[in-house]
Parts: sequence; C-alpha cells; structure tokens
Amino acid sequence: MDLPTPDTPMKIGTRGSPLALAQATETRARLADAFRLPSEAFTIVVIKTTGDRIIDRPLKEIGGKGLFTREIEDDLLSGAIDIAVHSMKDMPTVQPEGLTLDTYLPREDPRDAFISLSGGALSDLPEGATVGSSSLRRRAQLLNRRPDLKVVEFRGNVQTRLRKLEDKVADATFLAVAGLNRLGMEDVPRAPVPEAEMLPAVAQGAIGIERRVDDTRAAEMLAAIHHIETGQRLAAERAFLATLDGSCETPIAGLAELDGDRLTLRGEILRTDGSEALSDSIEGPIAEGPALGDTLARRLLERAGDGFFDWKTA
Ligand SMILES: NCc1[nH]cc(CCC(=O)O)c1CC(=O)O
Repeated sequence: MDLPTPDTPMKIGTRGSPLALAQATETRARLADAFRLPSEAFTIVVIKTTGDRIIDRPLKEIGGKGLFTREIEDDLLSGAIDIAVHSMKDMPTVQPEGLTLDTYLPREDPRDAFISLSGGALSDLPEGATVGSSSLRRRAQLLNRRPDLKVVEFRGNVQTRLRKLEDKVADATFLAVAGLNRLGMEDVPRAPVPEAEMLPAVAQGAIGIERRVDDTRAAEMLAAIHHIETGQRLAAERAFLATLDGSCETPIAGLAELDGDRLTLRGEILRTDGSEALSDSIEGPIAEGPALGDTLARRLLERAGDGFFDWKTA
C-alpha cells in the first residue's frame, strides 16, 4: 500500500463548523499516529452543504435526505476527497451506491446536556419557560415530560446557539455533551441529562468515516483506527432506526450498551407534539445487535399503530 505523503496527501472532507473541524482533526491525528505519518500527509478539505447554506429556515421545512451530506458524498464519489468525516447521528442508515460508512472512532459521552445561563437543571426551569431546539426528538421528549414549556426553533452551530441564550432568545437549550467536549468547552455550564430521563439520538457522540467501497488503501488505513465496541453499539442502534424508517423528521431515540458479550438496546419513539412516548428495551448477544435493533423497532411500531409520527403542532 502506498501511504499518503506531504506531496500526495490524503484528502479528508468535512463540513466547516468548529465541531466538524475538530472531528476531522481528530481523525487526521489518529491516522497519522497509526501509520507514523506527519500531519502534512493529510489535508482537510472544507465542503459547504445545503444545510450550511440555508440558515434562516427550520430544518424540517427544507427537508429532504442528506441535507448536510450530499455535497460531501458527491466529492467523495468524484475523487475530490478520499474520506469524509461525519457526526454519525446526522447520517442516514443507507449510503449512496459506491460508498460505505463502516469506520467509527471511540464514542464520546452520548448524553444530552441541558444548558441554561443560570446553570441549573431541567427541573429548575420555571413553569412556562422557553427552550430553544431544532431537534424534533428533544422537542417531543421535552414536551412529553414538561408540557408547560414552550419550545422555539433554534438553529445554528454550538457557538451560535450559546449566543442565542445570551441574547435571551430562550431560557435554556440542549446540546450533545460530546460536542461540547470535542470543542473543549468545559467551561459552559451544563447539566448532563441521565439517559433514563432523555434517551439520546441514535449514534449521538459517535464519529464515522465514509469512503469509496473500492478504495482499498482507504479501507486498510481506516481499519487501523476503527473502534470495535462503538461499531457494535451503532450496528444495533442503526438497525433500530432503519426499521423505524427514521429520518430527521421523526422523534426517535436509541442507545445500546455493552456488558461482556451482551448488548442492551433501549429505544423510544414519540408523537411529534410530545403527547405520547413509547419505550422498550431488548437484550441479547452482541453479535445479534442488528437483529435486536430490528425486533425492538417492530415491537414499538406494533404498539404505535398507523399515523403515530404524523405531524401535529402542539
Ligand atoms: N445535529 C447537529 C449535531 N450533530 C452532532 C452533534 C453533536 C455531537 C455528536 O452527537 O456526536 C450535533 C449538535 C448537538 O446535537 O448538540
């Protein structure tokens, strides 16, 4: 295998947000370390996606699959980049023909963090307070537990959302603990929300690396940095999501945990207005993760019946 060199660097594609850049930089560091290469043997290529371009409308209105990924995947297919680094929770369960997404870095803390300028926890929020979020899952979970709260649309990267809090657009918001940690924002006052209170999004906290199926060099290099346990957890969670036909337009949560050779998967689906939440869990051998995910999804769908996910404003 011809390893990349500073003259013929491997091109790592990513979105341009500070979090995306941190994830691409971590990927470069792990590859450089695994193959004893200088960091100049890799270039980070920033790619602007449709989702980055349209910042004044709610995501669910723009809609469509691959809002934050299509341009990156096009560049991967054309050879403009060699690998692409993604937040796995933003990734559809099926990739375009010719691409594969089977390399994962060690997962960060998967929990959501409750962020308010006063620094308290969710239970400290006064009745009728306003929470900013653009996530259908967080919105539905919040309204399910606290119907008194008002949820307002809150888009933008981590920094933008924190600024909106300072501008008093909302009293509080939620951010993934993983994002805050990867950005080194330890100083932001936050209260991690226990999984039992608010089950995170499928794959939250995990970084995935996509490549062309037929690129044997990329396959070999990525295999050296793949984190097996993260892959096992995501295999179960993403099978759960795939059977539910989850897109960004449906409130779905799921989290797998490993214990020895056993895997436990918890899942939750909600009506978009938060009026109903269904949850369940399943346990079995790690090797059967995808089948466990599929079974858990079918159980929840059976209980939900038709029209459960239909959009209905609160
Ligand atoms: N949808 C945006 C997004 N995609 C991944 C993360 C956080 C990092 C992660 O889950 O790996 C975020 C921001 C957030 O939810 O706070």
